[in-house]
Amino acid sequence: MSFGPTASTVTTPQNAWTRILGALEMKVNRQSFHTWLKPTRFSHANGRTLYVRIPSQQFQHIGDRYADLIQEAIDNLTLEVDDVRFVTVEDDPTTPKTREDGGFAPLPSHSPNAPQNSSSLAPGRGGAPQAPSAEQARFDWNTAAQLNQRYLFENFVIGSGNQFAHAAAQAVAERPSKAYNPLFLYGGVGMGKTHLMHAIGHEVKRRNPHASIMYVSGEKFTNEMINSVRYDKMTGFRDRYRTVDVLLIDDIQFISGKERTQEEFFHTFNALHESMKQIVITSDRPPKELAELDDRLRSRFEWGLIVDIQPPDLETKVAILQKKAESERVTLPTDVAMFVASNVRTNVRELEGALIRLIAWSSLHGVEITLATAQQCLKQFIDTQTRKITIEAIQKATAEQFGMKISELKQKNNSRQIVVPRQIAMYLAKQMTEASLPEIGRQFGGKHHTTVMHSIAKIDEQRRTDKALSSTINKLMETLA
Ligand SMILES: Nc1ncnc2c1ncn2[C@@H]1O[C@H](COP(=O)(O)OP(=O)(O)OP(=O)(O)O)[C@@H](O)[C@H]1O
Repeated sequence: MSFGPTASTVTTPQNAWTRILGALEMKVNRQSFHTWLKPTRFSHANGRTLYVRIPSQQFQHIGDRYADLIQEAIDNLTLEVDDVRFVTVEDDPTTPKTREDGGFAPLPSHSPNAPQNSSSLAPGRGGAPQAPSAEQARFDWNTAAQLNQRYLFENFVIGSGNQFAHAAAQAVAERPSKAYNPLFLYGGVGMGKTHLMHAIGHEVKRRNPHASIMYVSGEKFTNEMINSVRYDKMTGFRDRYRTVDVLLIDDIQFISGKERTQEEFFHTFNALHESMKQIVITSDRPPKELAELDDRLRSRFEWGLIVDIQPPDLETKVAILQKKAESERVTLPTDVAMFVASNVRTNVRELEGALIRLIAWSSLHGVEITLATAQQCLKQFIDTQTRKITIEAIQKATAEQFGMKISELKQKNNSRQIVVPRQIAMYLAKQMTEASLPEIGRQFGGKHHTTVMHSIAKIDEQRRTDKALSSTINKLMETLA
């Protein structure tokens, strides 16, 4: 089908998107283009609707954000395109999803459990989403290994809370079914369980390209089983699950309380274990706390190794942010990373959310990522989830750290033992509270705002080169966060 007006400018759907991207590149600032638009790929066309693959749900907003520019490009290039829709790898019917189809999804996806939807340049014009075709239904039916390309061991930051889980995952990936079988990873929301699980799949595949890996959530396993029972397809279901080399089953807690699913999983587990195939399981709780789990399954989960993942400490959070920023090809200054890490205290997914927001914000406004932009952009985000850090709390923590009285921080004493802690406390007050410079000055015994500014600049400069100072500041931030 031609997407262009005349034979001399025949445009295939694929190069229609390439041409639109080319036009956008001229209009959008470089960082935004590289962050948001370049990673997109043409997927398929349906009539005059282009479907464009995006790496993750976080890219959905580009449909809105660049709607006018995309429309302008379509008009200028006189393309016969009515609508552009953005789909993630999970929603894209062209994604190879079965082992037979080639296994892995070609583009990264943020969350394998992300809600399924697509965003459209012209939501009204494209019509309601179409019912899945027989072909698509077949794909859904055959869902097998779908590994997020970003969830690799090398992208996983090791910290005290996850190092054991990481080591166990690596051992399993290096010696499937010989190290720990099953490997049972558990921990809170967004702690990296799925990431480690996918990393095992990638690593096994890297070492043995013929290995068949299947990743499935407890929910999907349940749904597939229900459908198999309903349509009398249990033989196919069993064949599919019992012939893999590595079964990665995420969020197993979903099957607790579901008798028939547990029964089926019990037999799947036995069949795989007996044939020396590796099973990796994740859960939000350890087996003994899965109240409605069949005892037979619980005891099998305990055959191998059960490891928990604890929330990351401040340093790990900073390292995660820097790694994520690096993969987005964005420079994240250390003070900004510290600010985000010490203020976003929930889970790593939230941390990533804050970073993506920051990157989007800076590219949208065409400004650099600095502490000031981070404070402005993440204000609402942070306010809703953190308790307020006060200057008094900062003074108390700093005084304790340096073994001095709080009142000394406010005195007119310019000895080095007092000046340095005071400057650090002022610096923290600027970073961790919303107090203005005059307000900070007032709370430190009536210092002029230019003195405060000078102190902050000095610490900011020194902590880049002085490791001991930097570690003291990190420690204080951690105490306060
Ligand atoms: N140590 C880490 N290093 C790098 N990225 C991490 C780390 N821990 C978590 N993440 C990232 O945080 C996000 C959430 O992680 P993941 O989906 O693996 O969490 P989860 O424990 O499976 O959560 P849930 O129980 O909600 O499914 C992912 O993007 C993952 O890459």
